[in-house]
Amino acid sequence: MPKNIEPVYYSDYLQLDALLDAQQPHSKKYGAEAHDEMLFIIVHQVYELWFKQVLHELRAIHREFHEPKLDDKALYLVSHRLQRVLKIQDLMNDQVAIIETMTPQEFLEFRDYLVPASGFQSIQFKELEIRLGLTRKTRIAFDQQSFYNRLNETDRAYLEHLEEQPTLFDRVDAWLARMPLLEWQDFKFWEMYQKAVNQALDADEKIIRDNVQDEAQLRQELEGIQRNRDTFAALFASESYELLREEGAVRLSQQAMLSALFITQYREEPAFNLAWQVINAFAELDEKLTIWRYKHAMMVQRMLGTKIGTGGSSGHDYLRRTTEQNRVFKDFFAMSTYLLPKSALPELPEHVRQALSFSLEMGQRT
Ligand code: HEM
Ligand SMILES: N[C@@H](CC(=O)c1ccccc1NC=O)C(=O)O
Repeated sequence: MPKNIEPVYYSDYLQLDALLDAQQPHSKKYGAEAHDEMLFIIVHQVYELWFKQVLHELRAIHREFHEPKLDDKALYLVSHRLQRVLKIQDLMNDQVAIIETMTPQEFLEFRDYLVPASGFQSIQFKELEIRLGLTRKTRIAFDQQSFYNRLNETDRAYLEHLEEQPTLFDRVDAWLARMPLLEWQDFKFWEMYQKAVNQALDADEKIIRDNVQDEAQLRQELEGIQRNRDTFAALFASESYELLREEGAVRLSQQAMLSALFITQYREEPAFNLAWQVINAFAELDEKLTIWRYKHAMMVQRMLGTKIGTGGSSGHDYLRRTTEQNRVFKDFFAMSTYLLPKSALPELPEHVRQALSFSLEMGQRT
């Protein structure tokens, strides 16, 4: 790193003149300044700064996933950066409580001056959604067009261009799908797993048959087992899996789902540790974003009741629905459907176990 030759002054370095001159309450232009508008502006600005940092991390992660191969060093960096994003999300979620110190009545003192602006026009938030993998198809109906109609030309063009690029979801799917150890010499993970699933379900069925006396209850419980068998069967049969995908029940490709499952079931194998952490971090990211949506929606209900939003949506009702629909990594949650307890899992064949293990102390594969 070259040495700096000029002395640096705190406020110049941080450009505080620009930053601290950027809070201009609109209520002041129309008469008496509404006291709480300052808080409203600052809270939004802080969010936008954190969005900027999160995007900075996600763009870097995106670039790593773009590489044809992701080695352990790159995977470590991805995991490390995702951990930072998760911490920022915690802060963003806690910060909702600060805007909630403003009462609905205090908000109404300046709300009319905001029309027709709204969070729909937060380009950074929309970039975050799009970059992660929210598509027009997966958004809730109102949002497919709506927020685009409220943007200026430049912003709309920017987001539309972004929508055409591969998303983080696409890249994660491709990374998982190309996982080499899913099939290793004569070993095929899905054959082994399918056998274990059938054994587990047979054992469940036996317990039911041996213990349930009542005819109606027996029939009901056996139907439950059959439903589980069907769910699992879809995982192993390409055609049924594709049907699930078309219905929108799953989004990950079959190969990616199987890899994610393999990694999750055997995450203590050294070669899988980092990959599992990355999968888990994406699930957490999705969960924390959903929590933010929910907290924001609750706060909006408190502020507005059933009033429509300045951006033209139904307000609270629209925002509540985004918590269910606008999810990106939901498959990592749905994957739990297919999990078996450790005790029901077979030992991996020796040559596969060896391929997955390495020892720091020995400096070589064990
Ligand atoms: C008094 C406080 C707030 C109220 C009453 C409020 C209300 C709303 C409403 C009603 C919408 C739906 C769009 C519309 O029809 O207007 C919305 C969207 C949004 N708001 Fe807020 N909001 C508040 C604070 C915040 C804060 C502090 C942020 C932080 C950046 C934020 C970010 C967003 C975003 C990103 C959206 C778009 C969400 C999506 O499309 O899924 N809002 N807000
Ligand atoms: N949509 C809100 C207004 C609002 O919250 C807002 C207005 C301008 C800039 C940012 C906003 N914050 C988030 O939606 C409302 O309907 O009251």
